[in-house]
Amino acid sequence: MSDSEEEESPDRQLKLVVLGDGTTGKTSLATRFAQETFGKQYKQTLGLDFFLKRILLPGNLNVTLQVWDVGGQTIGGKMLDKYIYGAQGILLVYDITNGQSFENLEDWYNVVKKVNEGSETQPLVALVGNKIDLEHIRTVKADKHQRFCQENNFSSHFVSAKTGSSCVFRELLLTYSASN
Ligand SMILES: Nc1nc2c(ncn2[C@@H]2O[C@H](COP(=O)(O)OP(=O)(O)OP(=O)(O)O)[C@@H](O)[C@H]2O)c(=O)[nH]1
Repeated sequence: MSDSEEEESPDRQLKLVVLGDGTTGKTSLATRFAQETFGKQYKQTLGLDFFLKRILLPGNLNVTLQVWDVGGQTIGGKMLDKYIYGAQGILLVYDITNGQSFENLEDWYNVVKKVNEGSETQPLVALVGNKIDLEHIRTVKADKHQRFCQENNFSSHFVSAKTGSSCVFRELLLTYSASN
């Protein structure tokens, strides 16, 4: 195939939605991935932030990734279902130093299940324990995290948006491309 033909084929669009309580680091993870930066300052996401990144997957597959970074306050709101709809991947994010943010993922996941009820294809779901740089003040035990993954068939990730250790977005995409 010539270069010009390659340019003509449109990129595959993939939608990843990032869910979880406020201050767990969803925006930080998204900006770390999309822009390779990290900001210490907390700025609450009101409703939704949106990131686009073009990436190349194995097999020379160009993908335009849409990251929907959903504000922690949207739980219980009427827009949440619409944000989740049509996603190929979901990141359920909690802060390993904040037990409540882990417990509340049950509620977030219930919305995901409701939105995808009766749908033929289900999104890949990743459980993301963020702020692993704060391991010394961790309150959510790793075995609780692993149990939640096993019970629901989630992939398991411990990450830090601050240090950039582990990129859950890329890992999720590689899993997706291997199975599609
Ligand atoms: N130490 C540490 N701090 C982090 C990490 N990720 C995010 N933070 C900090 O946690 C705070 C909240 O981060 P955000 O990314 O804004 O959180 P959010 O989940 O998007 O919050 P909402 O917009 O309210 O939903 C900020 O002060 C970040 O700098 C991390 O991996 N390690």
